[in-house]
Amino acid sequence: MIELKGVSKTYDNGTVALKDINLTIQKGEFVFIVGASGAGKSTFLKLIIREEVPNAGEITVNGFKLSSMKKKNVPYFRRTMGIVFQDFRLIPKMTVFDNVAFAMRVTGATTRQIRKRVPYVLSQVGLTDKAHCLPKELSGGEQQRVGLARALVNNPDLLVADEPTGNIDPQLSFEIIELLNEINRKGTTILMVTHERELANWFDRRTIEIRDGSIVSDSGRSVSNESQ
Ligand SMILES: Nc1ncnc2c1ncn2[C@@H]1O[C@H](COP(=O)(O)OP(=O)(O)OP(=O)(O)O)[C@@H](O)[C@H]1O
Repeated sequence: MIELKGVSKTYDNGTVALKDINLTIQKGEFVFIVGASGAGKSTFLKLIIREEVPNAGEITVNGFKLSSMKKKNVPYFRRTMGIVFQDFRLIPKMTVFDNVAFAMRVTGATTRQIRKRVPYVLSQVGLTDKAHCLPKELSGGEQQRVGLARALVNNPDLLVADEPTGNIDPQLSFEIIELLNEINRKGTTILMVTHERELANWFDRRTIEIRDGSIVSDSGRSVSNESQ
């Protein structure tokens, strides 16, 4: 489902964010990406959703070869996945309900389908009471859960989440991961960045640690870059 071969990313200002990453993630896996601030975690996710392009190497996601993908095809590619952004990216003038409904509308869903599905997904993330609020009327954690609901509403094969528990208290973080676990059990592949290593340890899932732009361990096993 996701394959990276010899992937490196250096930003225009010369910052080396990722170095020679080699990795395969199979359909149905639940993978935590951990590492310190600035290690390269968000860059890794941005390459996978093709928000950034690598300077070297090849990335394949959901059967799409990203290096040869034309810009105009990027929105179609993105519809194969649900994305939770670190900075939420909600539409300020739309209510919670409409922010989530919008993600369904762009795929051609009918009003009837939207009226059925959106309340269900909002209840899954505990936001039933906030459906008619605007994003600015919500706390950071609530906005984050709207982002999660929007990412889940189309039942994606792959969910990519950058710190979906970053602004949420520990109890709710736990519940969010329980929810992701349930979604994963139904077959969705999940790739989640977190700086909370304890969460990853507690849920005992594949955990990839990035340090200074390199993968240093994969589920506790250290990875030597020379042997990759
Ligand atoms: N657009 C950019 N231009 C230049 N440098 C960048 C850009 N985005 C990130 N970087 C740099 O690349 C490195 C990796 O950043 P990245 O955001 O991937 O780290 P991270 O592990 O996600 O950190 P955090 O946990 O703080 O979000 C950092 O040194 C960062 O300053």
